[in-house]
Amino acid sequence: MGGDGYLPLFETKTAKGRIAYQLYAVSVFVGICFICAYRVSHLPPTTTTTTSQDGSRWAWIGLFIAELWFIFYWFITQFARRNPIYRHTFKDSLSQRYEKDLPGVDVFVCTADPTIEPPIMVVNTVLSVMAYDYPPEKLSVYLSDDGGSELTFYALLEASRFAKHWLPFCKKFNVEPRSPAVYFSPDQSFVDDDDPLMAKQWSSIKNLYEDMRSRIERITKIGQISADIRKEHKGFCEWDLVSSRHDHPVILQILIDGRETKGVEIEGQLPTLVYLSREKRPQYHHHFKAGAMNALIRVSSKISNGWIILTVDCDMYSNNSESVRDALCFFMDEKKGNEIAYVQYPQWFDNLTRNDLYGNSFEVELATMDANGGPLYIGSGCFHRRDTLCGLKYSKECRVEWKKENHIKKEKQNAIELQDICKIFASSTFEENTQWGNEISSLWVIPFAYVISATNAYSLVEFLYCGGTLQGWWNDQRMWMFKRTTSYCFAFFETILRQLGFSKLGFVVTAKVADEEVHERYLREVMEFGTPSSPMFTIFTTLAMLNLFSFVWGLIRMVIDVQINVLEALVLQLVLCGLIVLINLPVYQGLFFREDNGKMATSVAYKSIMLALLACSIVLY
Ligand SMILES: O=c1ccn([C@@H]2O[C@H](COP(=O)(O)OP(=O)(O)O[C@H]3O[C@H](CO)[C@@H](O)[C@H](O)[C@H]3O)[C@@H](O)[C@H]2O)c(=O)[nH]1
Ligand SMILES: [Mn+2]
Repeated sequence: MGGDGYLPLFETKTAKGRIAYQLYAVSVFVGICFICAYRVSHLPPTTTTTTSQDGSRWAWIGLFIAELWFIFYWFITQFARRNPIYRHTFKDSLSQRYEKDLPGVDVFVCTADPTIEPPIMVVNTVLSVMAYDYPPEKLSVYLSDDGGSELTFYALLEASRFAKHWLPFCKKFNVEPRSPAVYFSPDQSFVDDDDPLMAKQWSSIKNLYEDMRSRIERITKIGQISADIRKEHKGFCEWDLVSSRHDHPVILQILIDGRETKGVEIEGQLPTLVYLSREKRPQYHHHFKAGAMNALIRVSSKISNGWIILTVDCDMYSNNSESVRDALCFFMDEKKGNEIAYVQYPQWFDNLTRNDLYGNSFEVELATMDANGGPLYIGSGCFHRRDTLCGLKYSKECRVEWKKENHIKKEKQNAIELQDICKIFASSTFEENTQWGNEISSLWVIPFAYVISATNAYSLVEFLYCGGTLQGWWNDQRMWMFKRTTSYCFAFFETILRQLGFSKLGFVVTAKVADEEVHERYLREVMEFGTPSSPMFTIFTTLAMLNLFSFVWGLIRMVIDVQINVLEALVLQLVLCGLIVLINLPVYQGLFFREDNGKMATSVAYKSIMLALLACSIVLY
């Protein structure tokens, strides 16, 4: 406690064992110094007599470079290891001081595709945040559906009904975690057998959940909503105007109006629950999750205008019903609150393998970044102050006046009127001529364009000046490309291997006799591929195929996804890719359109097509 009687809402503790870590770091540093001293003082001398000694000198330098790289990396990582800190909140103090004046909190859950993000998973996430230990009239949950799917809408409708049972159950028995799928999963048993009342309710709620789950899963599997179900909610009519997920008007449905549920049919109140699928039009770029967030910020500002915004990916349920209160301890701390724009929770993964195959844990890094100004914004599980998202600039004097700003929205309009009013905020044109548009993938394009055009123009002029033709220059470029990606590359490694003594110089004599046919093709300027004698053919053919696939894929995306801004972003890549395809025309001819003996061998054709397809599928999946 300070002299002014101020009791903080959170405290900061440095990690234990810091001295031990510092000692360890110093010892490694001393070791590094010795390594450097050894490498410099024992460098093998230059000599003109034997090549093998020269080789060892180069190997020595190579090793030293690798070690320097490690040292550099080690220094950098010290910033993410050296000084972790941990925060502890005082939720009781928060309650005592502010329970009646807690601010509004808006939760945004994002989903984008009912096939790869199953609606049952999405609604479990939604239910876990609806069930927060927080006054329901101050909590609003928004589901943004970029998939524009009525299957997801149907699942949310089911969840809104199930919430009437789930939320009171959670609160009455203080259950954790509040994602029903996890709570009822077979490998966890949360039921308290000593409490017969709970055991009874547990089974009845579990049955309700299982029923809901099987309905949602069945309908997701069928892939469409039957006429009977459509009659259950007028919201389904919105899909009459949907032509595809890339082309539809705003769909906005307030499924639960938190202002109205008081005392109706259930114990206690429910938070507001909103379904939003922002407008999508092929001509306008939607900016993926970021675009969805912007639409949500605007729409929610009219409906609930929560002072705090939590964003959650649809596959990340909340595993602690008190996280809102924890976050508020930071924002509402009277002294330090104004220094905090967002509170990022770490992400925990449920189904990690015993040895964490994919390295999903970054516990220490986040805590150290916190000590160095704050952790990165990871995306999911982050609480933001709305005003900082809307452009508020930090200043020391600027105290948090959340009480003043924290008027819980009491719009006069009813839910239906609000739905109509808010649609404009989720339209595809709302952000037109704003910074999104001006920023575009910028002036930095100039150096790239300059270097590409200047070097090519120079080589063309040089070529013509030496008596060449335009076509000759073009052919020359092709040969340069083949050489750079194959023979020069081989030569580079060959030289290194030879220096290290792993390879001996060889010489392949080129055939000097050419048959009539070959000669005739040569005169017609038709390239000779013939029998494959070197992996060189496979390499440049694979590259040619890879470019062809990418080019075709880019074109298809442009046609299907016709979005002017996407087009802008893709245009440069497409031009470059197209040029490479153009320069490779003789390769495609040799692969697919020639019958003579000089065409590309079938084995090379198969190999390179397979390799290119493999590369594409690795990138895509
Ligand atoms: O057009 C889109 C595309 C994606 N999403 C949603 O965005 C979220 C994140 O997408 P995902 O494909 O799951 O991204 P990941 O790479 O798995 O997630 C990382 O990147 C996300 C975006 O920055 C962060 O939110 C996460 O915390 C971080 O783990 C999901 O809920 C999607 O439904 C949309 O709403 N609209
Ligand atoms: Mn994800």
